[in-house]
Amino acid sequence: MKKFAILGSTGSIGRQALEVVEAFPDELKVVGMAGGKNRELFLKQCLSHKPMIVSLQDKEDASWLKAELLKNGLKVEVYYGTEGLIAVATCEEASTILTALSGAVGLLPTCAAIEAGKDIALANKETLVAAGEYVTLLAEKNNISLLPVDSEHSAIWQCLKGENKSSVRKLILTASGGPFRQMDRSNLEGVTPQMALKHPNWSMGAKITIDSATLMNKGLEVIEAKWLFNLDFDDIEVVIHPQSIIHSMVEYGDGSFIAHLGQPDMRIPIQYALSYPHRWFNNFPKLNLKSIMGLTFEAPDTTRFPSLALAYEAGRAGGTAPAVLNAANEIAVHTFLQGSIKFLEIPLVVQKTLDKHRVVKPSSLEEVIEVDIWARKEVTRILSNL
Ligand SMILES: NC(=O)C1=CN([C@@H]2O[C@H](COP(=O)(O)OP(=O)(O)OC[C@H]3O[C@@H](n4cnc5c(N)ncnc54)[C@H](OP(=O)(O)O)[C@@H]3O)[C@@H](O)[C@H]2O)C=CC1
Ligand SMILES: CC(=O)[C@@H](O)[C@H](O)COP(=O)(O)O
Ligand SMILES: [Mn+2]
Repeated sequence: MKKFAILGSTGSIGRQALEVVEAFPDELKVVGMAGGKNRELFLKQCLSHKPMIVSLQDKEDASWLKAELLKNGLKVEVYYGTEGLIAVATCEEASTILTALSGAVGLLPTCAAIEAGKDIALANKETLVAAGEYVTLLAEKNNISLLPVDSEHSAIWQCLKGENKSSVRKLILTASGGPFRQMDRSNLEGVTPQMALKHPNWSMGAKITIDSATLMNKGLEVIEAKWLFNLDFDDIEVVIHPQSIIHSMVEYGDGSFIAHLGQPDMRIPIQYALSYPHRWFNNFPKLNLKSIMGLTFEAPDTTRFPSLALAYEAGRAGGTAPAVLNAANEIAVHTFLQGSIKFLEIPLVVQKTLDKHRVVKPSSLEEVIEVDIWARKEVTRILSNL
């Protein structure tokens, strides 16, 4: 039985991971769980999965949770805040940590988990964007595996299986194109958070859904792929595939393309990361090939969606640039969701923040965190002057 912990159990990935556990009660056991502010759902999850160690974001919620768990006869170690995330990420009983927090808040607990020798089932792409070089070196040093959960990276991981890296010509990440794929620039001016939250194929948390609409999600995924598969940016391409049936592809030097197909259902890559190297039969809805009307592809338009180009630029600049890109984007997306800026202002303020930054090669994790804090302050200043 695999014993693992989830950081972000109340989110979209976290909830789907618990469904996978419920489908495989003899193979999987959640021993640790961390949630944010949704304490009611977190309590329900604790009562049904009975983890040994848990954490919530705030102290008051943690005290409430402890009392509720005791009322229900459960003795659980309860923590809160960053220390709580780290306590869950390093808990002795877990061999693997599923990182399903949204944003760079995942960086410290992920590094702590790696240092504690845990394998990482990685959904939290922002961690690799902000500190890809540091995290991959740390993983190598501690001899742990980074198991991709993001659907494109899980697909590529599977398409690379048994192949020689020297045979690879290119990784091809597919992107749905988001809800505004066919909208012209003048109409993009007026799109609302409500419109941007309607992803055509996936039901996900708010932040990643907005990133899909701007194509920043694909940009973050290009950087994530660079670190997971150790390839140059020139060898990582993005193609728009509106059906989200092909989750990504690998192009080999001999002209063969190996693609991964499946229903757009995150339980599949979550399960694979947890079952690897095995494949378990499940009863999740399967792809019905006969119902697919067609698989189409087009080039991304970086004039209407400049975030993708910004991410390539920051990735190629290297050093602290991707951490700045990510932090500025997190704040910009949050501000857009509050209704305080326009959709097209998201890439604009990210660009302005990057322009203000002098890229350095970070020598420590602390330096990456300092840059992340700087970028959040800088983009907030830029936003207040819009
Ligand atoms: N959703 C998807 O289908 C996919 C997601 N991903 C990636 O997976 C990650 C998670 O995405 P998703 O599940 O959609 O995000 P959600 O917003 O749905 O969930 C985020 C989770 O993190 C918790 N959280 C947020 N901030 C904190 C904090 N400061 N302290 C403790 N907990 C916190 C939230 O808690 P609470 O809700 O209780 O406040 C919630 O459990 C992201 O990096 C995303 O890019 C990748 C591929 C697909
Ligand atoms: C499910 C998943 O992995 C998401 O990252 C998804 O790919 C988002 O869709 P886009 O292709 O629209 O960014
Ligand atoms: Mn993805």
